[in-house]
Amino acid sequence: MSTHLVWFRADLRLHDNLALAAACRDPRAQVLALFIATPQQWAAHAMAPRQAAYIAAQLNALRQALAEKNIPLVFHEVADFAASVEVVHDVCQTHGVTHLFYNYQYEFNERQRDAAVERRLTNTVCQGFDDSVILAPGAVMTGSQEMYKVFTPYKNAWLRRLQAHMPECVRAPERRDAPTVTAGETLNFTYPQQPFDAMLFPADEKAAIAQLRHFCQQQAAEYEAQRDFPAMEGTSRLSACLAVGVLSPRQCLHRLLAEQPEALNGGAGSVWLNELIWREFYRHLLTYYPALCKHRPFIAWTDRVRWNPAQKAFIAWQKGETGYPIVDAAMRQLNETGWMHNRLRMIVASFLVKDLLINWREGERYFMSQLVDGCLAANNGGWQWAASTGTDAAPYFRIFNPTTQGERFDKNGEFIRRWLPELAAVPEKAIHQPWVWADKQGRTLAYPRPIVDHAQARVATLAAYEAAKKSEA
Ligand SMILES: Cc1cc2nc3c(=O)[nH]c(=O)nc-3n(C[C@H](O)[C@H](O)[C@H](O)COP(=O)(O)OP(=O)(O)OC[C@H]3O[C@@H](n4cnc5c(N)ncnc54)[C@H](O)[C@@H]3O)c2cc1C
Repeated sequence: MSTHLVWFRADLRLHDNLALAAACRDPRAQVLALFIATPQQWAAHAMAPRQAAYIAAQLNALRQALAEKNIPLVFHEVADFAASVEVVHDVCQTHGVTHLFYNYQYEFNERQRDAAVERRLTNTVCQGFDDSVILAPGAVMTGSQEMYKVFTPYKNAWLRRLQAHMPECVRAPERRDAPTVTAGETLNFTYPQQPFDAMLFPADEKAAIAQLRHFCQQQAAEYEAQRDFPAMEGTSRLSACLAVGVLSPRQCLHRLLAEQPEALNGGAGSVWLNELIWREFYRHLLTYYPALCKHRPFIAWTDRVRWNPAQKAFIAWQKGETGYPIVDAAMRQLNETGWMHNRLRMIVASFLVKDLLINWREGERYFMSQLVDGCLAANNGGWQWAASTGTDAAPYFRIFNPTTQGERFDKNGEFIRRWLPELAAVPEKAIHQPWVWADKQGRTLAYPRPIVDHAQARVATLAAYEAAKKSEA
């Protein structure tokens, strides 16, 4: 009899899980599941304690759901990836595993680990799947078989490819004809954990599917009009589910097309589809350019920018005490919930890099340490976009003005007031420059003055980037 082992990593779900479905295809096979926590590895990547708590919750829900299918989940905790290779080997030996099934992860260390596992398992057939993307890396290439470096042509090619090869979702496995499995005690790992808000991030697969359905039915058509305004609930808030694999992007695609059939033709819902394609773009890039995983910039000369080592300013940014209300409200949202609206991610990233001239890698790491949806590809892509070091990034001379960004995207200061109670007394029209108002009134505020003058910072940043660019010649 064959014994199939499904190694779960960032794919904590039953539905549309390619590795799980393949492992369960033969009804006679015995099926086991495995999850390995690697706290030391997670710490090296500054994984947020909120994300660790999210993974723990999803893992327990998955274990219960697997038990209902009579699939036992084996859990181990080891320090790092090197040790996890040995665990997989030992589990295969102990249980006489004939076939190992897993879904690919595209980050450099993860790929090295998987290659090591495949080398180590000489008596086990190993099969990997492109599960965390709609189209596999390598499926969307230029005519000369290169990875696209610019998003729009990539997107057009991606859509053409999708229409020619629409991937279907696979079903959750049937209950297996095997001894009854009980889920057992709650699993946990030693990594620090911080509670996440289950109202904001679906606590299990069922809740995630319900949230996806609700968004696609009720909100996707309005997404284009609402997505840039952080005071509105205009986006799906599914990023944490997608990051740890409680939902697959194929489920998102098919639910969107079921509710908004014109999304593929540029109609209602197409802007949301665009975001799913950005997600794929960054994942494909990471696979094609593994140096991105080592935080190398895409544009080499930007590595010569002389960054400001200012620790005080960096801490003020982290705490949301820069004196720029939109930046501070955003950072407090991040610190308190583990999530930040996309428009605000762009604003605070631009502020850190282009107003404070602090190395984008510091911001990238800080985001990872806080985000419940932290994901290397999207986070690195977002930071390199904002810092103008990435492929198809904002040009280096494009510098957001944090005051006018606030005025445009949080006109009445509704979002700012939600996160900065110390500005409660400031009238609506003054909310984006509270100190200008306070000085005129002869008042003091329990809120910092701007830590940097935007106009001066802009000039200094342009000079720093231009000096780096010139030194290339
Ligand atoms: C500096 C910076 C850092 C970021 N870090 C992360 C990160 O660590 N993890 C993460 O998932 N996203 C990251 N993003 C992308 C984006 O901000 C979030 O995906 C989005 O805000 C999540 O909210 P949502 O689920 O409501 O998104 P929606 O607007 O509903 O979008 C749907 C899904 O598409 C994907 N998506 C949306 N926008 C992007 C994008 N620009 N790039 C890649 N994928 C996208 C996400 O999976 C998201 O859940 C970052 C963006 C910036 C500018």
